Amino acid sequence: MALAAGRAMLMRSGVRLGTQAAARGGNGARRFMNHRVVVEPNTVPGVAVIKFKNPPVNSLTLEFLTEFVICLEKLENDKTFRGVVLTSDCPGIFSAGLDLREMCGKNPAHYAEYWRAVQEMWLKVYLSNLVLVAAINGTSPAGGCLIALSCDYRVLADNPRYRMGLNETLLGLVVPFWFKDTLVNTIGHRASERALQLGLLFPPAEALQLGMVDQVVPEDQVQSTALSVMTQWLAIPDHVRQLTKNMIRKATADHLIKHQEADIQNFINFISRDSIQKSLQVYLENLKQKKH
Ligand SMILES: CC/C=C\C/C=C\CCC/C=C/CC(=O)SCCNC(=O)CCNC(=O)[C@H](O)C(C)(C)COP(=O)(O)OP(=O)(O)OC[C@H]1O[C@@H](n2cnc3c(N)ncnc32)[C@H](O)[C@@H]1OP(=O)(O)O
Repeated sequence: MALAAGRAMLMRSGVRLGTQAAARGGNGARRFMNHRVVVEPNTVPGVAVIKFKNPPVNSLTLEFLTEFVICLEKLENDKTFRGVVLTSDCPGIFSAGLDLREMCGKNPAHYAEYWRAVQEMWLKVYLSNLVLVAAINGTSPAGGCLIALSCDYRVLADNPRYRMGLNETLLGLVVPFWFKDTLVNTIGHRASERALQLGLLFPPAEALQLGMVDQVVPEDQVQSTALSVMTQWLAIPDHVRQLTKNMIRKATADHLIKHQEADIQNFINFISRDSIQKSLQVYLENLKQKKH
């Protein structure tokens, strides 16, 4: 169902599924390539590595979200895969979060389509039957952080330039309740109150101390650590682990599922306000200015 919706979304946004290519890597492994998401089976049996490849900053465009959901769905349906490592192909950036241009200067129909895609991506990641380990090899604000928080385990590169957190208030935005729930479930209520209101972005040592990530390791060991953690998780039989995960996460996901249409309407109303549009434009302009 989500796959069909995703395909329709891709068609609407002009992305041709026929451009997906399959090739053999050096180790003979099959390697699926989309435009923006690369899926590589790994040396660890049953484990794939998804690399975000939406340069320059892996922002979560509609096309990216659609490809990502389709990739995860394919892996879930392929019984040879039990676990996935999520990482980035863009140096120094895991994901810059939601694509600000998708939320700026567009019409309500576009905002509705975009927000549904963000919701569907989160539900797919948060409730995945697969073991998901985030190998966070770069900065990951807002929506990028949400993806990592929705995985089962997080390994972050020990680079003081990398920051992680939900910084929505710094953009003049209110964090959606399900982003907030995901953070609260990870770092607790009090730490979330402070982090969310101040829009804090944490360097690795602080992210580890807060429990926002599970491990901080040297940058060149992020993926190998994620793969060895995966081995530990895969030692548990899938059905008991999946039932346990579902038991823990279901209430949080159901909260959004129950209010999905209202959440879309709230998003449209909020993002369409002149004041919010101005804030986003100023924020984008500031990103440009900092280069000069
Ligand atoms: C009542 C309320 C009800 C409902 C609430 C509803 C909705 C509100 C909530 C919406 C939720 C939003 C969550 C989000 O994810 S918002 C996005 C947050 N992301 C950020 O703040 C990151 C911004 N980017 C950066 O800080 C830096 O770019 C970064 C550190 C990632 C990388 O820095 P670097 O110096 O390497 O690159 P830049 O030169 O800055 O960027 C390169 C180009 O990429 C563009 N860019 C960057 N980030 C984004 C983005 N998120 N979306 C789109 N484009 C982005 C940047 O402008 C540069 O473009 P050019 O100048 O080259 O054209």
